[in-house]
Amino acid sequence: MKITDIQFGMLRVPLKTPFKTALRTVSQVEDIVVMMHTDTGHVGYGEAPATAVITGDTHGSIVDAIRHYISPRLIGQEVADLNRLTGLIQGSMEKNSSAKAAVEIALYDLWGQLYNAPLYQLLGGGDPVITTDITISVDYIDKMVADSINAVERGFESLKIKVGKDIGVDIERVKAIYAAVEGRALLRLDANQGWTAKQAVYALQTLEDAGIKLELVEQPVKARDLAGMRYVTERVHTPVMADESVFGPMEVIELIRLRAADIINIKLMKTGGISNAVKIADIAAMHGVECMIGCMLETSISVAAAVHVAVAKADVITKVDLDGPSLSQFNPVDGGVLFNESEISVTDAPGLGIREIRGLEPVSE
Ligand SMILES: C[C@H](N)C(=O)N[C@H](CCC(=O)O)C(=O)O
Ligand SMILES: [Mg+2]
Repeated sequence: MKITDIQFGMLRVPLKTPFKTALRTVSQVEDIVVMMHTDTGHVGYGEAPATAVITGDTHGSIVDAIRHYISPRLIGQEVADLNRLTGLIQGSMEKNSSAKAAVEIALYDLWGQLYNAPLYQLLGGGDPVITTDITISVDYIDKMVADSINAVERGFESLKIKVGKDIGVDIERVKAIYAAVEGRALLRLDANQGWTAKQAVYALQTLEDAGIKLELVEQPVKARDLAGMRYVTERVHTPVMADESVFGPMEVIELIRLRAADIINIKLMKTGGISNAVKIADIAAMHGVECMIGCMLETSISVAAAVHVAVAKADVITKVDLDGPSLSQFNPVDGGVLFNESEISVTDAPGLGIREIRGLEPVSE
């Protein structure tokens, strides 16, 4: 099975409610879809969102990186040479992690199709069902409480509460949500870099002193502030998770060496795809560090790839934040992974199992 062409589409899916974090507000998923064609007629699918505020990727940069740097290295290559090809993708240029991720996901999809096996089995197998949390956007307190109750009624047992705006209001947000859902859902906080280290310690100690038990706090301080991450980790009982601070395996090694966080959030759009995600999971497992697998605003194309990784690496990926499809108004994918609110299951279809993507728009030349 040889790669013959890589084509693009634009996929737009409105969200059920605007997605609001300390970094941005978005009302629809707007992602580049990659279709990797082969001489056997098989097609592999991948996807990349333009999360410029986190990865630096834009729609234009994703298409340009794939078209001019990644694709020329892959055309004519055998899918069976997976490890060599992921090396070519990762070595094609600096950064551009979302572009690399989209291409790697399509390549792994084909690799599964080549061996007629679902991707998770080729990655090591595992229990085919996982459970995700759902994100509660940062907003007025009443709205966040209503959204949290609604999520619990939909069956979500873990809520990822976005904070990182005003420290005083953030504390009130968490107190109000905790009071509304106590005993029915665990709370994870994600400040998306919005606090200083001292603010984070103040907020978390205030919540701890009030008897509020949090599952974890994600990226309390600026991505590059590893000293700040460590400062917070050393001073609070709540486990601290690194998200924007870690993209690839080298950053994970440094974070673990510095003991700057307790948990690592692996996202394919930061790692540049599946090969580095697996490496990070293995490094973390060797050090006894737990991981979450997360997503950006992605549909069930690239989230499916993350699900397969989560299933195969469940020994170390103990937490799941793959709620892109649950936040979206509809699923544009036919086939693939099954998303049923908090419950996600892989099927035994080869690769990612995607049969068709509806509503793809052309990407301009
Ligand atoms: C969608 C997911 N639950 C999530 O919250 N991801 C964010 C970043 C996503 C974005 O801004 O597109 C995160 O974990 O920081
Ligand atoms: Mg995060």
